[in-house]
Formats: sequence, structure tokens, C-alpha cells
Amino acid sequence: MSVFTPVTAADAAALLAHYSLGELERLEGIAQGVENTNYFLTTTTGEYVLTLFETIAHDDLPFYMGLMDHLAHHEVRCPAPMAREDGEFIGNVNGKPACIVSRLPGTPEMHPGPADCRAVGSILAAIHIAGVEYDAGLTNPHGHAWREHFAAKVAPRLTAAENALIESENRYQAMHDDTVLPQGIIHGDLFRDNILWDDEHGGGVIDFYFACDDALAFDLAITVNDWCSTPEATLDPERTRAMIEGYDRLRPLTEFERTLWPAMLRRAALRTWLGRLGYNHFPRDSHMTIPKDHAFSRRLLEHHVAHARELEASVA
Ligand SMILES: Nc1ncnc2c1ncn2[C@@H]1O[C@H](COP(=O)(O)OP(=O)(O)OP(=O)(O)O)[C@@H](O)[C@H]1O
Ligand SMILES: N[C@@H](CCO)C(=O)O
Repeated sequence: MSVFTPVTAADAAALLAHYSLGELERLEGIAQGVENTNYFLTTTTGEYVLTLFETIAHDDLPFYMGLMDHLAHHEVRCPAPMAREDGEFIGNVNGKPACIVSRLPGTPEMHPGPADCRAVGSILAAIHIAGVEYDAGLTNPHGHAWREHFAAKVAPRLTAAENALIESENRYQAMHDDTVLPQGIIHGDLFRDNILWDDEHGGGVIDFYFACDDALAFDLAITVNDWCSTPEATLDPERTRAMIEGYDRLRPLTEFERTLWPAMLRRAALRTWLGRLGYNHFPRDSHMTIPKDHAFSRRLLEHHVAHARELEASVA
């Protein structure tokens, strides 16, 4: 996250008056991330994260809060949303909807090996399995219609070659019907920076604000594209195999998922590329932001388009 909306100690203290979380001791803005405003919040009772939602529709917030609450009670290590004294998870800070969640210990692993990837595959499968019993849903706001719409919006800012790649990939995706694949709750953004590792507990998952209903294999593809990619924008075979094994041992992939795996990897690379083009070409006014490498995502998509056979083999 970044800081789009500054929060003062007085703002935080006023918010805390609605909770039973003790008195404010410390408030610190977080530079990482690009979607929401985030602060570490320390009180006399513990350590928390304060999030101000900058773009998410207010009506969708109960889905995310309920999901984290559900997963935290179903053997997925993730932040638990704190309830206010009126029982609500969502309050208001400086005109923005806001929540407080527990702060997980640990740090991200930005240079993962095969063992890390295997563990991440199992964490993702556990989320998918626990999600089956979650009784709310949310259509993916970044699905096919969004990809088409965003492609038209960003087109004037891109080269002819980039526009041609996006257009042909959108066409390819439209021809590959993923409704035959198992659907469910996906995390949608399980990148390296969204798992915090500590020696005592293992991996804890954060940032559920891209979660929605979609093909489960698409979520695995998003995760593989980040954790198993090399600096040269290819996939490392050993890490890829390890992640798929870690996933498959808890939730075995179906034949259809194996057949459509290359399409899912391409769709995931396209989704990330378009998202990053958005952050780059339509930036919001932030006080702290770390930029994302959109050229890398384009190269990964180009790699996937050129190496369909290899991708098929990675899941065979
Ligand atoms: N519950 C939590 N416990 C510990 N740290 C957290 C927690 N939530 C967020 N953070 C910290 O804040 C940073 C930004 O959070 P997050 O990834 O949710 O932001 P974001 O704006 O949604 O980012 P992006 O979507 O770009 O990944 C994380 O990288 C992590 O350092
Ligand atoms: N994880 C996304 C950012 C949105 O959270 C990316 O790296 O492009």
C-alpha cells in the first residue's frame, strides 16, 4: 500500500475510540503497495494495520472483511479484522472507509527457492479449500469485460506492437472458455510481497483486496507467474514444478485445468501487465509509492505466447 490519505495521530485516536483495542502508542505510514492507504498502528493491546480504502466500492467491503474473518477461523494464517464496539468491521477516517486488522509478524521472501514455492502452493490450495464454505461471493471486477475496456482506455499511450499484443491476447482469451474449470474464491494477488514468513508460524497471507470468484487455476497461474519467474521473464522449471506439486497434493488439478494451464498463465500475465500499465499511466496522487515493473509483465506474456509447449509440459 501507499499513503494516499494522510492520517494523523488524532485521527487514529478518534477511530480507536470505537474499538476496545486500547490507547494509541504509534502510527507509521507504509510505503509498499499501490492500492490502499496503510499504516502500522500500535496500541496498548497490540500491533495492528489500519487500512483506508481508496478505490474499492463500499458495498464490496463486507465481502473482504468476511473472507478474512472466515479464513482466519479455517486454518489459513491471515489478518483477522477487528470488530468495532457496534459490531461493524468498517469505520470511517477522513471520509474514507477504514478497517483495522491484526498485524502479522514476519517478512516477505523475495528470492524464493523450490521449497518456498512448494509451501506457497499448499497455502494457496488451503485458501481455495477453505473458501468453499465461505457463503459470500464477488464477480471478478478485472475479468474479460475489464480487460477489453482497459485495453481501449490505455491504447493511446502504448506502441502499436503493445496494442497488437493486447488485442490478440484478449482475442485468444475470449476463445478459451474457463467456465469448465473449478471456480471458487481466489486470492487474486498472491505475489511474493503478500506472504509474510516467520520461523514460528510459517507463511501468513495478507492483502485480500483482489479476492473474488474466479477459476481456481487462474489463481495458481497468478501465483506461479510471480513466485516462479526469473529476472529474464521466463518460468523456472524447478520452482514451477514444486509449486504445482505443493498445490496438487492438497487440491488435485483436474484434466481441464491441466489442458487450459497455458491459457491461464497467459491470462494471469496479461492481467498483471494491464494492472501495472494502469498504475504507470493513470497514477493516483500518493505520498509514498513504490512503482511496479510493467515491462517485465509484458515480457512474461510474450514468453508465454512463444512457449506454449513448455507451459503444457510444466503441468503434465
Ligand atoms: N496484516 C498485516 N500484517 C503485517 N503487515 C501488513 C499487513 N497488511 C499490510 N501489511 C504491510 O503493508 C504492506 C502493504 O500492504 P498490501 O500489500 O495489503 O497493500 P496494497 O496497497 O493492497 O498493495 P498491493 O496490492 O500493491 O500488493 C505490505 O507489504 C506489508 O508490509
Ligand atoms: N501485485 C500486483 C499489484 C497489485 O497488488 C503487481 O505486482 O502488479
